[in-house]
Amino acid sequence: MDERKLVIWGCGGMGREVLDLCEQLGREVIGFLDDRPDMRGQTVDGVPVLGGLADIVKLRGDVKVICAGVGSPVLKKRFVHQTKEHGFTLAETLVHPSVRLSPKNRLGLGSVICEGAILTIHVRVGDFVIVNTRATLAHDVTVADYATISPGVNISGNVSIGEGAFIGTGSALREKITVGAWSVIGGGAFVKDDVPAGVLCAGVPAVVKKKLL
Ligand SMILES: CC(=O)SCCNC(=O)CCNC(=O)[C@H](O)C(C)(C)COP(=O)(O)OP(=O)(O)OC[C@H]1O[C@@H](n2cnc3c(N)ncnc32)[C@H](O)[C@@H]1OP(=O)(O)O
Repeated sequence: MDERKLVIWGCGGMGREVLDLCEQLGREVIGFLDDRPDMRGQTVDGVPVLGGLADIVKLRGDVKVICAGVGSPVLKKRFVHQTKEHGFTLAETLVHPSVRLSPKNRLGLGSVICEGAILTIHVRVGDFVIVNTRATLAHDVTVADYATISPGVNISGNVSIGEGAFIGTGSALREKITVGAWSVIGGGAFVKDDVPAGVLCAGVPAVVKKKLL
């Protein structure tokens, strides 16, 4: 296995949790990436903020880049684009040791599966997805690229989550529904019907609150 050192895009709460995950996996993280000039040179949880990719071009062959260090699907996509543009290597998917992975499941590239997540069978997770702590993905769930599944979300069987969708903390999704691309599900929602692309949907039962795109 390629055990190259890692850098993490984003040094906020999610980035720091991903750092902790890397440490639990025995992987060395040599820095955070953050474009904000005021962050460069700071230390976060004992790890330096290196600046943007342009500041670490000398390390291009030596490190792999984690783009799922932020919860925002839009930011994740931007970081992936920048990482490829600068010729850096993307990190593989990181799975917390507590997570049992059935060989019947498929995981893409560059995703993060956090502590206590449950993925049952025939679950397909795309690239640069976050499955946060204690989220449950039941049989035949599909999660497309860049989606973020927040802590404690329960996704029932045969649900399809579109690209870049953000599923808010503690929400529950009924079986066989589809959440459209780049939609947001508010925290605590119960989603019983299909959600179109590019909307905010919230409440119990969840209803469309506004268009986002
Ligand atoms: C480890 C970690 O910390 S991971 C972080 C996980 N974080 C989350 O899951 C955050 C979830 N966030 C939310 O639920 C937020 O409320 C958001 C993102 C949906 C708010 O989005 P915004 O675009 O700011 O929505 P806004 O505040 O304009 O609300 C629009 C409408 O939706 C309603 N609404 C917003 N969120 C919710 C919600 N969770 N439940 C019910 N209604 C909601 C508002 O009351 C408002 O209703 P109205 O038009 O009838 O007055």
